[in-house]
Order: sequence, then structure tokens, then C-alpha cells
Amino acid sequence: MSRDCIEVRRLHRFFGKTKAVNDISFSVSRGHVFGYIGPNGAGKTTSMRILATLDLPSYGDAFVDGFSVVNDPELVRRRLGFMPDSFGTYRDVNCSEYLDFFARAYGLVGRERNQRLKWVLDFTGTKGMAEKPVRGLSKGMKQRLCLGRALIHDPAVMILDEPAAGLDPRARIDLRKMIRELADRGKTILISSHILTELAEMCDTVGIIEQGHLLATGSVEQIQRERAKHRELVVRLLDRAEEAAADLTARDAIGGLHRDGCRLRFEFEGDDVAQTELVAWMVGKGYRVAEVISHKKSLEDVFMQVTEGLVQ
Ligand SMILES: Nc1ncnc2c1ncn2[C@@H]1O[C@H](COP(=O)(O)OP(=O)(O)OP(=O)(O)O)[C@@H](O)[C@H]1O
Repeated sequence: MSRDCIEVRRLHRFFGKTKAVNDISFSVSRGHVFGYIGPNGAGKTTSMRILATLDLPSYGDAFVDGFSVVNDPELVRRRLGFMPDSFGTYRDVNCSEYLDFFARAYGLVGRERNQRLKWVLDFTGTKGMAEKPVRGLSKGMKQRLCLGRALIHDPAVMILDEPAAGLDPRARIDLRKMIRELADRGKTILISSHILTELAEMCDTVGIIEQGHLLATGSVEQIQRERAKHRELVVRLLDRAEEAAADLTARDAIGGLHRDGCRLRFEFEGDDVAQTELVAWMVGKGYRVAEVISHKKSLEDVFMQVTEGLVQ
């Protein structure tokens, strides 16, 4: 059996002239969490809906646990739990009835259904709410219940569309713990968000998507290492700062230089090795370098650098 539990192969989905998903390919290994990150309108929901068999690709295919969403949607549905970005209706039932409805829809019967219901209520922390009407739930509790609904048939793969949106910090932490625990139990999880930092800690791999294109994939550290080539350097000299500023400006990989007395502040494109070489070059030219401060780009800066903020 393939190690990849989700495989997206050259996926395209066009709505008229809008290329919502434009040639996206990636795969997620069994038991891994993949973070799908991009700004509004990037194409996240469209690709997740295709994986959940709620829409069909214009071209390409996707596989869930080895089954094609185009050719075997029924088999995909059995193996997949989908948490959409908005909560469904059914406001007049209580939590237990809500989960029971979906358990029945998946064909669970008798003891198996009861055990599954109990497990889901326990796992999602909704046991105390079992008799409460769904309409009276807080946003956080609704998200837990929705996660429970996606889990009720014990799927191998989970597709979670912005599950953390609108949650308070504690609820986000709880959600993160639940997702990591599900992955540790062997579930393969695709989770979307607008915010890279929100997913960084719980994902093994992330994919950054914009305007239907996957711009970068890899672990957060990998992407940060590869993309965070720009940094801000502050160099304090003992003297000859004006001369040094002119020398530095003439070099490649340096931009936006400002001088404040003996302090030079500029954008530098290069890694740690390039930075040491730059400092050695300055010292070699006789500049008395008293201090070097390097501000590396944060995760958010990297995200802003990778995406261009284009909205379709
Ligand atoms: N049914 C549809 N008909 C026409 N255009 C659509 C349809 N569904 C999505 N789109 C368009 O496809 C593009 C991608 O939308 P999608 O909802 O997949 O983005 P997203 O990354 O999930 O955005 P958000 O973070 O805002 O939910 C957008 O331009 C959107 O307007």
C-alpha cells in the first residue's frame, strides 16, 4: 500500500475565466498533517471540496487512501471525514442526536454506533453537551461538534477547512492538540488556514497556495530556510560610516540602505555564510565594525514574501 494517503495530481478547476485551482499537485503521507495556507480566494476550499467529492475537477485527479475522487467517489467518502468552513443546519437537535444522525447516515448500527458516539463525545470534549441543543452552542463547541461529525465513521483521512477560524486562543490550542492526537493515531489530515503561524506548530508539511497555484511546499523550517533569504542588517561602525555606506550601496544583494550617524541599516539578500563574508569584506577594507545585528524574517514575513497578495 502506498505511503501517501492523499495524492493530488495536476488538479485544475475553472469557473468560467476564474482559474480557482490551476495545476496543483502534492501528496500527504499516512499519519501526517498537511497545512494548506493561502489568502482569501486562493483556491483552498475549491480543492478541498474536490477531495471531499463535493465537486469535480476540470482536469486532473485526486486520490484518497488510493481511491480516485473522479472514478470512485463512494469509496472515497467512506474513508474521508470533511469539516466544511461553515456549520450545517440541524439547529433543533441536540449534540448527541446530531452525531447519531451522521453515524446512521454512514451505516453504523447497534453497539458499534453507540461505542463510536461515546468515543467521539469523549474525544471532542462534547460529552457534557450531549443533551444541549445545537443552536445554543458557542462557536468553539460547534467546531468541536463539527469535528466529531467528521470523525464519526472513523475515517482514514480528514479534510478540515479553516477549523480554527473565529476560535479564541484556548480553543485553538485545544484544537491543535486534538489534531496532533488524531495524526498520532494514524489519521492523515489536510487542514487549511489563512495564517501560517496558526498551522506551523501542528503541521508536518505546509503548502502555500495563491491564485490557484501551489507556490511552495515543504516543512515550515524548509520553506523558511529557502525563502527567508532577505534579512535586515544593522552595522555599527566606529568611524568612516559615510564611506562604508557608499561602498555597500555599490555591492549586489544590498538595498534600502539608511545611515544614522555611524549606524547603517539595510536589506541584505543572503544566508548566514554570505553575511559573514560581507562582514569579513568590510573588515578587510579597514572599516572598524563594532556591532552587527541581523533581523531574520519571521514566518509571517516569509508568507508575505512567497505570496504576492493577489486576489482573484
Ligand atoms: N462555485 C463557484 N463559482 C464561481 N467561482 C467560484 C466558485 N467557487 C469558488 N469560486 C472562485 O474561485 C476562487 C477560489 O475560491 P476558494 O473559495 O477556493 O478560495 P479560498 O482559498 O478557499 O478562499 P477563502 O480563504 O476566502 O475561503 C475565488 O476567486 C472564488 O471566487
